[in-house]
Amino acid sequence: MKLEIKDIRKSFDGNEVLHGISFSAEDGKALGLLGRNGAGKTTTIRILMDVFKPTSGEVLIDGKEFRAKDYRIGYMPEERGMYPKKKVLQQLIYFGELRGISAGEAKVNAKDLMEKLEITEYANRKLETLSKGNQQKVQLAQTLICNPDIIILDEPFSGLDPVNSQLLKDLINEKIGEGKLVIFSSHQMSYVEEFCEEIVIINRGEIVMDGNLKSIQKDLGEKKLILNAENYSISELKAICADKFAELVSIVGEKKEFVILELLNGYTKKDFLTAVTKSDVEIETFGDYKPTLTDIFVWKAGDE
Ligand SMILES: Nc1ncnc2c1ncn2[C@@H]1O[C@H](COP(=O)(O)OP(=O)(O)OP(=O)(O)O)[C@@H](O)[C@H]1O
Repeated sequence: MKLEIKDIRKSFDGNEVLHGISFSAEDGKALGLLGRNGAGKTTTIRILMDVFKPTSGEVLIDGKEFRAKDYRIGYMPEERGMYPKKKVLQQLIYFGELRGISAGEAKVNAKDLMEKLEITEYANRKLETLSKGNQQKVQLAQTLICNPDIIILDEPFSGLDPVNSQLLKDLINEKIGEGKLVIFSSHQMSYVEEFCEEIVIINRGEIVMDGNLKSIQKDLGEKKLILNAENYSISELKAICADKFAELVSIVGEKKEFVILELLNGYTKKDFLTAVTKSDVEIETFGDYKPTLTDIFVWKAGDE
Protein backbone atom coordinates (compact mmCIF):
# COMPACT_ATOMS: atom_id res chain seq x y z
CA MET A 1 0.00 0.00 0.00
CA LYS A 2 1.38 3.37 -1.00
CA LEU A 3 -0.13 6.65 0.10
CA GLU A 4 0.90 9.62 -2.01
CA ILE A 5 0.45 13.28 -1.26
CA LYS A 6 0.82 15.13 -4.54
CA ASP A 7 1.42 18.84 -4.85
CA ILE A 8 -0.99 19.80 -2.07
CA ARG A 9 -1.75 23.46 -1.54
CA LYS A 10 -3.96 24.79 1.20
CA SER A 11 -5.08 28.32 1.90
CA PHE A 12 -7.11 29.67 4.81
CA ASP A 13 -8.86 32.95 3.97
CA GLY A 14 -6.52 33.59 1.06
CA ASN A 15 -3.43 32.86 3.14
CA GLU A 16 -1.54 29.88 1.70
CA VAL A 17 -0.07 27.65 4.44
CA LEU A 18 0.90 24.62 2.33
CA HIS A 19 2.76 25.55 -0.84
CA GLY A 20 2.56 22.44 -2.98
CA ILE A 21 3.88 19.59 -0.86
CA SER A 22 4.47 16.04 -2.13
CA PHE A 23 5.64 12.91 -0.36
CA SER A 24 4.66 9.29 -0.02
CA ALA A 25 4.36 6.69 2.73
CA GLU A 26 4.40 2.91 2.43
CA ASP A 27 3.11 0.04 4.53
CA GLY A 28 5.52 -1.80 6.81
CA LYS A 29 7.43 1.40 7.40
CA ALA A 30 6.94 4.44 9.58
CA LEU A 31 7.21 7.90 8.13
CA GLY A 32 8.19 10.75 10.44
CA LEU A 33 6.49 14.04 9.64
CA LEU A 34 8.57 16.80 11.18
CA GLY A 35 8.43 20.54 11.30
CA ARG A 36 8.45 23.46 13.67
CA ASN A 37 5.27 24.77 15.27
CA GLY A 38 2.97 26.08 12.57
CA ALA A 39 4.92 24.40 9.74
CA GLY A 40 1.82 22.64 8.39
CA LYS A 41 1.95 19.08 9.75
CA THR A 42 -1.52 18.99 11.28
CA THR A 43 -3.02 20.67 8.22
CA THR A 44 -1.41 17.97 6.05
CA ILE A 45 -2.76 15.21 8.30
CA ARG A 46 -6.22 16.80 8.31
CA ILE A 47 -6.20 16.84 4.52
CA LEU A 48 -5.26 13.15 4.56
CA MET A 49 -8.10 12.49 6.99
CA ASP A 50 -10.52 14.44 4.78
CA VAL A 51 -11.22 16.97 7.54
CA PHE A 52 -10.16 19.71 5.08
CA LYS A 53 -10.20 19.73 1.30
CA PRO A 54 -6.92 20.93 -0.19
CA THR A 55 -7.06 24.09 -2.30
CA SER A 56 -5.34 22.02 -5.01
CA GLY A 57 -3.41 18.77 -5.36
CA GLU A 58 -4.44 15.22 -4.63
CA VAL A 59 -4.02 12.28 -2.28
CA LEU A 60 -3.66 8.87 -3.91
CA ILE A 61 -3.53 5.33 -2.61
CA ASP A 62 -1.85 2.84 -4.91
CA GLY A 63 -2.37 5.35 -7.71
CA LYS A 64 -6.10 5.86 -7.11
CA GLU A 65 -7.94 8.67 -5.37
CA PHE A 66 -7.74 8.20 -1.59
CA ARG A 67 -10.93 8.59 0.40
CA ALA A 68 -10.31 8.26 4.12
CA LYS A 69 -13.78 6.88 4.82
CA ASP A 70 -13.08 3.80 2.67
CA TYR A 71 -10.18 2.70 4.89
CA ARG A 72 -9.62 1.62 8.47
CA ILE A 73 -7.60 4.50 9.81
CA GLY A 74 -6.42 5.00 13.35
CA TYR A 75 -5.82 8.69 13.96
CA MET A 76 -4.50 9.95 17.26
CA PRO A 77 -4.87 13.71 17.07
CA GLU A 78 -2.86 16.09 19.20
CA GLU A 79 -6.02 17.34 20.86
CA ARG A 80 -7.39 14.17 22.40
CA GLY A 81 -11.08 13.60 21.79
CA MET A 82 -12.55 11.12 24.25
CA TYR A 83 -15.30 11.29 26.87
CA PRO A 84 -13.99 12.18 30.34
CA LYS A 85 -17.07 10.91 32.19
CA LYS A 86 -17.43 7.56 30.37
CA LYS A 87 -15.79 4.37 31.58
CA VAL A 88 -12.68 3.26 29.72
CA LEU A 89 -13.76 -0.12 28.34
CA GLN A 90 -17.25 1.15 27.57
CA GLN A 91 -15.97 3.98 25.43
CA LEU A 92 -13.35 1.83 23.69
CA ILE A 93 -16.17 -0.48 22.59
CA TYR A 94 -18.25 2.53 21.56
CA PHE A 95 -15.41 3.90 19.38
CA GLY A 96 -14.84 0.44 17.88
CA GLU A 97 -18.50 0.22 16.82
CA LEU A 98 -18.37 3.77 15.52
CA ARG A 99 -15.51 2.71 13.28
CA GLY A 100 -17.32 -0.27 11.84
CA ILE A 101 -16.48 -3.30 13.98
CA SER A 102 -18.92 -5.29 16.14
CA ALA A 103 -19.17 -4.75 19.89
CA GLY A 104 -17.82 -8.27 20.41
CA GLU A 105 -14.75 -7.64 18.25
CA ALA A 106 -14.22 -4.24 19.85
CA LYS A 107 -14.28 -5.85 23.32
CA VAL A 108 -11.70 -8.47 22.33
CA ASN A 109 -9.45 -5.81 20.77
CA ALA A 110 -9.92 -3.46 23.73
CA LYS A 111 -8.93 -6.14 26.22
CA ASP A 112 -5.86 -7.07 24.19
CA LEU A 113 -4.77 -3.43 23.85
CA MET A 114 -5.45 -2.66 27.51
CA GLU A 115 -3.32 -5.62 28.50
CA LYS A 116 -0.44 -4.57 26.23
CA LEU A 117 -0.63 -1.02 27.53
CA GLU A 118 -1.00 -2.19 31.14
CA ILE A 119 -4.28 -0.36 31.77
CA THR A 120 -6.58 -3.36 32.32
CA GLU A 121 -7.12 -2.35 35.95
CA TYR A 122 -8.75 0.90 34.78
CA ALA A 123 -11.30 -0.74 32.46
CA ASN A 124 -14.26 0.26 34.65
CA ARG A 125 -12.97 3.64 35.75
CA LYS A 126 -14.14 6.94 34.30
CA LEU A 127 -11.50 8.32 31.96
CA GLU A 128 -11.18 11.59 33.90
CA THR A 129 -10.09 9.71 37.03
CA LEU A 130 -6.96 8.38 35.29
CA SER A 131 -3.59 10.13 35.27
CA LYS A 132 -2.63 12.08 32.14
CA GLY A 133 -0.25 9.35 31.00
CA ASN A 134 -2.83 6.61 31.45
CA GLN A 135 -5.43 8.68 29.58
CA GLN A 136 -2.89 8.95 26.81
CA LYS A 137 -2.60 5.16 26.70
CA VAL A 138 -6.39 4.83 26.52
CA GLN A 139 -6.28 7.25 23.61
CA LEU A 140 -3.78 5.01 21.82
CA ALA A 141 -5.99 1.99 22.50
CA GLN A 142 -8.87 3.95 20.96
CA THR A 143 -6.74 4.75 17.91
CA LEU A 144 -5.92 1.07 17.36
CA ILE A 145 -9.29 -0.41 18.37
CA CYS A 146 -10.44 -1.25 14.83
CA ASN A 147 -7.07 -2.79 13.86
CA PRO A 148 -6.41 0.01 11.36
CA ASP A 149 -4.27 -0.42 8.23
CA ILE A 150 -3.23 3.22 8.34
CA ILE A 151 -2.09 4.66 11.66
CA ILE A 152 -1.52 8.39 12.09
CA LEU A 153 -0.07 9.50 15.40
CA ASP A 154 0.32 13.15 16.36
CA GLU A 155 2.70 13.52 19.35
CA PRO A 156 1.78 10.15 20.88
CA PHE A 157 4.51 10.30 23.53
CA SER A 158 3.71 13.65 25.09
CA GLY A 159 3.36 13.35 28.83
CA LEU A 160 4.51 9.74 29.11
CA ASP A 161 7.17 8.54 31.51
CA PRO A 162 10.00 6.33 30.11
CA VAL A 163 8.33 3.04 31.14
CA ASN A 164 5.05 3.98 29.46
CA SER A 165 6.90 5.34 26.43
CA GLN A 166 8.48 1.91 26.09
CA LEU A 167 5.05 0.21 26.16
CA LEU A 168 3.87 2.53 23.43
CA LYS A 169 7.04 1.98 21.43
CA ASP A 170 6.62 -1.80 21.63
CA LEU A 171 3.02 -1.56 20.45
CA ILE A 172 3.81 0.79 17.57
CA ASN A 173 6.75 -1.40 16.52
CA GLU A 174 4.45 -4.41 16.58
CA LYS A 175 2.09 -2.55 14.21
CA ILE A 176 4.93 -1.61 11.86
CA GLY A 177 6.01 -5.27 11.91
CA GLU A 178 2.46 -6.32 10.98
CA GLY A 179 2.83 -4.24 7.83
CA LYS A 180 0.72 -1.24 8.83
CA LEU A 181 1.33 2.14 7.28
CA VAL A 182 2.39 4.48 10.08
CA ILE A 183 2.71 8.26 9.92
CA PHE A 184 4.22 9.73 13.00
CA SER A 185 4.39 13.41 13.82
CA SER A 186 6.49 14.51 16.75
CA HIS A 187 8.92 17.08 18.04
CA GLN A 188 10.70 14.37 20.00
CA MET A 189 13.46 13.52 17.58
CA SER A 190 14.77 10.50 19.49
CA TYR A 191 11.44 8.70 18.99
CA VAL A 192 11.32 9.58 15.33
CA GLU A 193 14.87 8.30 14.94
CA GLU A 194 13.90 5.03 16.60
CA PHE A 195 10.81 4.32 14.50
CA CYS A 196 10.97 6.03 11.22
CA GLU A 197 12.82 4.72 8.22
CA GLU A 198 11.59 7.66 6.17
CA ILE A 199 11.33 11.31 7.15
CA VAL A 200 9.70 14.42 5.72
CA ILE A 201 10.63 17.82 7.12
CA ILE A 202 8.14 20.60 6.44
CA ASN A 203 9.18 24.19 6.93
CA ARG A 204 6.76 27.07 6.44
CA GLY A 205 4.50 24.93 4.29
CA GLU A 206 7.26 23.55 2.06
CA ILE A 207 9.16 20.29 2.12
CA VAL A 208 12.80 20.98 2.85
CA MET A 209 13.98 17.39 3.27
CA ASP A 210 12.49 14.07 2.35
CA GLY A 211 13.80 10.50 2.11
CA ASN A 212 15.32 7.55 3.88
CA LEU A 213 16.73 8.70 7.22
CA LYS A 214 19.86 6.52 7.10
CA SER A 215 20.70 7.67 3.55
CA ILE A 216 20.16 11.31 4.52
CA GLN A 217 22.46 10.88 7.52
CA LYS A 218 25.06 9.19 5.33
CA ASP A 219 24.89 11.89 2.63
CA LEU A 220 25.07 14.75 5.09
CA GLY A 221 27.92 13.08 6.97
CA GLU A 222 29.89 12.44 3.77
CA LYS A 223 33.52 13.59 4.09
CA LYS A 224 32.82 15.03 7.51
CA LEU A 225 34.86 14.13 10.57
CA ILE A 226 34.76 14.73 14.29
CA LEU A 227 37.80 15.54 16.37
CA ASN A 228 38.40 16.14 20.04
CA ALA A 229 41.69 16.51 21.91
CA GLU A 230 42.80 15.61 25.41
CA ASN A 231 45.11 18.59 25.69
CA TYR A 232 43.04 21.35 24.02
CA SER A 233 39.58 22.81 24.49
CA ILE A 234 37.12 22.88 21.59
CA SER A 235 37.84 26.54 20.82
CA GLU A 236 41.61 25.96 20.96
CA LEU A 237 41.23 22.95 18.70
CA LYS A 238 39.24 25.00 16.20
CA ALA A 239 41.99 27.60 16.15
CA ILE A 240 44.61 24.88 15.58
CA CYS A 241 42.59 23.35 12.72
CA ALA A 242 42.20 26.77 11.11
CA ASP A 243 45.89 27.45 11.50
CA LYS A 244 47.67 24.13 10.91
CA PHE A 245 45.24 22.00 8.93
CA ALA A 246 43.49 24.57 6.75
CA GLU A 247 44.85 22.89 3.61
CA LEU A 248 43.17 19.60 4.52
CA VAL A 249 39.90 20.49 6.25
CA SER A 250 37.41 23.27 6.81
CA ILE A 251 35.55 23.74 10.08
CA VAL A 252 31.82 23.20 9.60
CA GLY A 253 30.61 23.24 13.20
CA GLU A 254 31.13 22.26 16.78
CA LYS A 255 29.34 20.47 19.57
CA LYS A 256 30.10 20.42 23.25
CA GLU A 257 32.19 17.27 22.77
CA PHE A 258 33.87 17.74 19.38
CA VAL A 259 34.70 19.89 16.37
CA ILE A 260 33.04 18.98 13.06
CA LEU A 261 35.34 19.20 10.05
CA GLU A 262 34.93 18.64 6.32
CA LEU A 263 37.73 17.16 4.23
CA LEU A 264 38.75 19.42 1.38
CA ASN A 265 38.84 18.06 -2.16
CA GLY A 266 41.49 15.46 -2.81
CA TYR A 267 42.25 14.69 0.84
CA THR A 268 41.37 11.52 2.72
CA LYS A 269 40.61 10.74 6.32
CA LYS A 270 44.02 9.07 6.55
CA ASP A 271 45.81 12.21 5.26
CA PHE A 272 44.18 14.26 7.97
CA LEU A 273 44.81 11.69 10.71
CA THR A 274 48.49 11.52 9.72
CA ALA A 275 48.77 15.31 9.92
CA VAL A 276 47.07 15.42 13.33
CA THR A 277 49.23 12.61 14.68
CA LYS A 278 52.36 14.52 13.64
CA SER A 279 51.17 17.63 15.51
CA ASP A 280 51.07 18.04 19.29
CA VAL A 281 47.32 17.37 19.38
CA GLU A 282 46.59 14.37 21.60
CA ILE A 283 43.53 12.78 20.02
CA GLU A 284 40.66 11.91 22.35
CA THR A 285 37.99 11.28 19.71
CA PHE A 286 38.38 10.95 15.97
CA GLY A 287 35.91 9.47 13.49
CA ASP A 288 33.18 9.94 10.91
CA TYR A 289 30.48 12.47 11.65
CA LYS A 290 26.97 11.05 11.68
CA PRO A 291 24.45 13.86 12.03
CA THR A 292 21.61 13.18 14.44
CA LEU A 293 18.05 13.88 13.41
CA THR A 294 18.15 16.93 15.69
CA ASP A 295 21.19 18.24 13.74
CA ILE A 296 19.35 17.68 10.46
CA PHE A 297 16.17 19.26 11.75
CA VAL A 298 17.89 22.36 13.13
CA TRP A 299 19.88 22.71 9.93
CA LYS A 300 16.85 22.38 7.64
CA ALA A 301 14.11 23.97 9.72
CA GLY A 302 16.05 26.31 11.99
CA ASP A 303 16.23 30.05 11.49
CA GLU A 304 18.41 31.19 8.63
N1 LIG B 1 -8.50 26.25 10.57
C1 LIG B 1 -7.52 27.13 10.33
N2 LIG B 1 -7.79 28.39 9.98
C2 LIG B 1 -6.82 29.28 9.71
N3 LIG B 1 -5.50 28.98 9.76
C3 LIG B 1 -5.16 27.74 10.10
C4 LIG B 1 -6.13 26.73 10.40
N4 LIG B 1 -5.49 25.59 10.71
C5 LIG B 1 -4.16 25.85 10.61
N5 LIG B 1 -3.96 27.14 10.24
C6 LIG B 1 -2.66 27.78 10.01
O1 LIG B 1 -1.89 26.93 9.19
C7 LIG B 1 -0.51 26.97 9.57
C8 LIG B 1 -0.02 25.55 9.82
O2 LIG B 1 -0.65 25.06 11.00
P1 LIG B 1 -0.54 23.53 11.46
O3 LIG B 1 -1.47 23.37 12.62
O4 LIG B 1 -0.73 22.65 10.30
O5 LIG B 1 0.98 23.46 11.95
P2 LIG B 1 1.75 22.28 12.71
O6 LIG B 1 2.97 22.03 11.89
O7 LIG B 1 0.85 21.14 12.94
O8 LIG B 1 2.18 22.98 14.07
P3 LIG B 1 2.33 22.42 15.59
O9 LIG B 1 3.63 21.68 15.64
O10 LIG B 1 2.38 23.68 16.38
O11 LIG B 1 1.15 21.55 15.90
C9 LIG B 1 -0.43 27.86 10.80
O12 LIG B 1 -0.02 29.15 10.37
C10 LIG B 1 -1.86 27.91 11.31
O13 LIG B 1 -2.13 29.13 11.95
